[in-house]
Amino acid sequence: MSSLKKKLEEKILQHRPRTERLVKEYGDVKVDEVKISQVIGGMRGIKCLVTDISYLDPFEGIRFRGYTIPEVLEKLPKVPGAEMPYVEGFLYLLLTGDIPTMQEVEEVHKEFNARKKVPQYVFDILHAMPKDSHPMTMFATAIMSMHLDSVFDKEYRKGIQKADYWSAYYEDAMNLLAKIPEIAAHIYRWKYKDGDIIPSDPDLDMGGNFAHMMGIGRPYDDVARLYFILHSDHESGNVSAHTGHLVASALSDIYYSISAMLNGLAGPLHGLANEEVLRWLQGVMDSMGGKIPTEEEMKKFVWDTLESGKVVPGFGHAVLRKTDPRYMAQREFCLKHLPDDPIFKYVDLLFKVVPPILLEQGKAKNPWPNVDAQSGVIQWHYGVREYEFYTVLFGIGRALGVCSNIIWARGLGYPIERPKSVTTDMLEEIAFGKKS
Ligand SMILES: CC(=O)SCCNC(=O)CCNC(=O)[C@H](O)C(C)(C)COP(=O)(O)OP(=O)(O)OC[C@H]1O[C@@H](n2cnc3c(N)ncnc32)[C@H](O)[C@@H]1OP(=O)(O)O
Ligand SMILES: O=C([O-])CC(=O)C(=O)O
Repeated sequence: MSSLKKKLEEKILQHRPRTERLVKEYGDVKVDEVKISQVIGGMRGIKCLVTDISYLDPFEGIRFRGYTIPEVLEKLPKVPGAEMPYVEGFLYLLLTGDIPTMQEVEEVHKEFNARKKVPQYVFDILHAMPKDSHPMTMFATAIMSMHLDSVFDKEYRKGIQKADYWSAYYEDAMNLLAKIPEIAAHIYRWKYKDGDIIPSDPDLDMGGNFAHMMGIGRPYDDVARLYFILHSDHESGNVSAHTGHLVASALSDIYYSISAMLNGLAGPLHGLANEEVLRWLQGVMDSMGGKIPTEEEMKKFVWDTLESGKVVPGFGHAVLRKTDPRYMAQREFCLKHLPDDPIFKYVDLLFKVVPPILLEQGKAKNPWPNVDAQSGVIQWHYGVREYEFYTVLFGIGRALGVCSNIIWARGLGYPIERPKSVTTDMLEEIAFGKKS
């Protein structure tokens, strides 16, 4: 057993009595009340999920295992010669709650190397798809196809005990995470670079190897590390994390679950917003003939978008009530590495112009930018201008968090998810006693 898996087993066994005690001794204690507006309104704010991997405070933003983004970037072992930490070390933190030593990071790297060969059938499936398929369709399809090799599926058929499910999910998750950077880079080079595929380099870390397979030089390796870490997890209620959790709760294996979560991430109100931001900016730039608009001109574009019934992509949030710290982390990167990039200037202008307009319009509960407003500009700067691809990058990161959550959910024996629905008649009766 790898040292990561051993540590995880210890942590899961230590944690189980806490969960069991809460259910057995305190199962009837109320956590929340549910209002009609929440039943109809996307369950917003209802506390009905549990995870220890990350927590989202509306005003502070995300903490991973209790650490803020600056703390994570500072405390995790760094790749020699780079600014950013190892993604492998970050996964160790998500899974165990502990900051790994350099040796523990190297062991995760070795574990990934041993698992990273992508089966040929995955590439065959990708090559058989229409080349103009959206990269998210390709990515989700490639991942789902690997159900064929699921360890959990085989163990389940053999009659594995419930207490050991997590171990088979761990095997599948590590097999998947080791492969997805190559699958994603393959989709990129196949679709957009005439199929000129760059083979993986086993000496490089996950972020470095991804940059290498994308064919982009430094500091794109650090961009990849930062990007995967920032996008990994956002507590459990967001569409992708919740979908992954829900699907896995039926004991669908990691391949089905991650493919499903990617399908949720591919929606324009969720992960696809990063693609939408660049598409929208492109429209603004085209109509300005490439020149940076004045503040007044930008305001007009924003109002035109709102008046045409569309949302301003990259702004607003279901939980956050201030600027997303993931936005700020990427903004700092931009200020350091690409302060003069014309698209960064556009994004910066939007930061100034959009929140007061959304406040004036008075609909959005949060007028501030989210992670998606700032991520595309960095990709664009380093040459990844095919903005359809951006959500795939988000998906690699999100897979780290969702896999970690699913392994823990099986470790703690969470049951199949099945909330209750009611009819409109029933709600009316609860509200004002009307009988149909
Ligand atoms: C990684 C991520 O998923 S981060 C989010 C990425 N998505 C985007 O950036 C898309 C733009 N933003 C939005 O559509 C929303 O803010 C969401 C989907 C993120 C959150 O949705 P909600 O929790 O329902 O937001 P909220 O309660 O503030 O919505 C109230 C109203 O404001 C509108 N609103 C919210 N944000 C925006 C926005 N950026 N532009 C215009 N209108 C907005 C909503 O559409 C809604 O309008 P309606 O009453 O006519 O339906
Ligand atoms: O938390 C949310 O609802 C959306 C989001 O920012 C994410 O999933 O990263």
